[in-house]
Amino acid sequence: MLTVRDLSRRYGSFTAVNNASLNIEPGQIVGLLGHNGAGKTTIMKMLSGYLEPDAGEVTLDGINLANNPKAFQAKLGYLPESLPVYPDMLVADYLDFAASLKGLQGRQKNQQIKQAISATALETRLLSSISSLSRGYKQRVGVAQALLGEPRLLILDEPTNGLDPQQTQQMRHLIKEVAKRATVILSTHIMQEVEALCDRVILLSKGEVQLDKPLSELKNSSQVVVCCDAAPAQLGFISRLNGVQRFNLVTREGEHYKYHLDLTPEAEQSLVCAELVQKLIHCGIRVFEVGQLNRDLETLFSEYSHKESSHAA
Ligand SMILES: Nc1ncnc2c1ncn2[C@@H]1O[C@H](COP(=O)(O)OP(=O)(O)OP(=O)(O)O)[C@@H](O)[C@H]1O
Repeated sequence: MLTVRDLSRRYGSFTAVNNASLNIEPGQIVGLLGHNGAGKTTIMKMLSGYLEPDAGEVTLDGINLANNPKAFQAKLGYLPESLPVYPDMLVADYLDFAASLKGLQGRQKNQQIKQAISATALETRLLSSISSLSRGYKQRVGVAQALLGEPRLLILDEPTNGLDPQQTQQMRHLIKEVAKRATVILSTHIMQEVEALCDRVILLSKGEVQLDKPLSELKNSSQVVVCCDAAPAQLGFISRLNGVQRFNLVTREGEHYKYHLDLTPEAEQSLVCAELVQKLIHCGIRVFEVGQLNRDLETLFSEYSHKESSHAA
């Protein structure tokens, strides 16, 4: 279990992360999302002990990062945003070095290195220097070193960055495997990645946690779409229906008026739809479509971003 309490970090007078708190259970894959500069990398660096917070506390399975960094980092795998920095080293030597840094020795060390090589399919590049590798292979080396020591917490800063579609699939499969025994936090800008991998989504904005929800809940829209042949002036009764917060006309094509209804959090969507249809028909209005509004993640995030900028204005 990872517990983060009131984590903050400033660069000079600029606050990059402000009072971030979260609890993450083992086995969860958590997507850390946000615009460029939202604070994702800063948070990940603090969670991995590479950057000291100005305030706040991080514990993993009860081990406090500030009080016991060695024990904490022994349980951690971290793929930083920038890739391994030892360009002249051979891949095999680099992994051996990284395993020693994690305190692995003897047979256990060899076994861990073998497992990491096999998980990231690096067998054919072991005797290549890191500088000669393609971006995708460098990324695999970064992931391989993160896997050493069977981490309880794996932090991956944009793990599929630079990978081709096949490697991306392999990486996603690998992350799911690791999550069977560890907590995984990954940052990404790719919404398909979130859909394919994450159980939970944390959206950062200007260094603050803006949203923290299970993906299923996030996608479970509390909006209804209705298309009928009535203009807004005829539909005043909709906003008085139980469970409806507001409704907006979104498009009109001829006699097809399309509306979105925002429901209250406790509203039962099917009951609202049933009452709505009954009322519309009772008023002699023709109904072309009624149902849940399905939005993809891209749309959801642009909506949240829009909310952010309208709050800021
Ligand atoms: N070393 C630093 N000195 C000063 N400002 C910094 C430093 N590192 C990051 N920042 C600033 O802190 C903010 C958060 O940066 P961070 O790299 O954490 O964002 P991010 O969400 O990871 O962005 P991206 O998606 O572009 O990688 C940005 O405004 C950035 O310019």
